[in-house]
Amino acid sequence: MKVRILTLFPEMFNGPFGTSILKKAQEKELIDIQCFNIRDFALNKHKKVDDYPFGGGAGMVMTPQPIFDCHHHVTQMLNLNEPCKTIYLSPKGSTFTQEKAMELAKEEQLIFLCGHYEGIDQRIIDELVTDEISIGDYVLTGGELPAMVIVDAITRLIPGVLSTEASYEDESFHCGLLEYPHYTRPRAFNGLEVPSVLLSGNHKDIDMWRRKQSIELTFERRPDLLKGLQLKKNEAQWVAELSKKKE
Ligand SMILES: c1cc(-c2cnc[nH]2)ccn1
Repeated sequence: MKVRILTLFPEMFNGPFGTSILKKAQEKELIDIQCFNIRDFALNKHKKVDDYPFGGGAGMVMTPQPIFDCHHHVTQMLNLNEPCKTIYLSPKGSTFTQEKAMELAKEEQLIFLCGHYEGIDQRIIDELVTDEISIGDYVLTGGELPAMVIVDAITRLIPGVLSTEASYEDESFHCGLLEYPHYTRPRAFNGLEVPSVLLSGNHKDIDMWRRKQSIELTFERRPDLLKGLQLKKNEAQWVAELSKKKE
């Protein structure tokens, strides 16, 4: 997968993309991430990339020309037959989910457009943006951190990125439930023991315990996720018992 990030602050990405799993994924050529500094495409003498909003109001708006030309440069280099999916990170966008991550992970290439200040000229959104995505109902200083979050969530889904053991199958939101609790050595820590079922070696019991933990955790914290799920008879019984307890 090719990821192209249009930003005023490419240096912000050095940490997350230069470390651990995302770094290894690039070294294994499972993903090719390149950042482009929108400011490099400003045609005015002072490389100004923002201006006062028409109609007045607080803050500055990113001007269209540098973004448009940066996007054009990137799409030319990608040399595609059809327009590239271009994601604008915005609190106004559709909320990012694991399902959306799985959908985006299938794309051959993605362009991320990171706004700053009060945002970007609407004509860029109307002409170039295919998807507006939010990572939550809060306002940040720009689209860079959301872009990192989304690239992280997508990259780990690319086959070969996670080691075979670290499958994402059991993860929160993958099977539609919140993930069960994890324990590792030592067996006793500060007098706190690991649940005995996990030491039993009985994988049928362990799987059952983990599934029950996931359902109980999801019932307590995200009952909305349970609504859309097909539960087995015994699992539906667990939920009924939890509901009774709650009454
Ligand atoms: C995506 C983008 C943003 C954001 C972009 N610029 C200011 N906030 C917030 C949440 N999710």
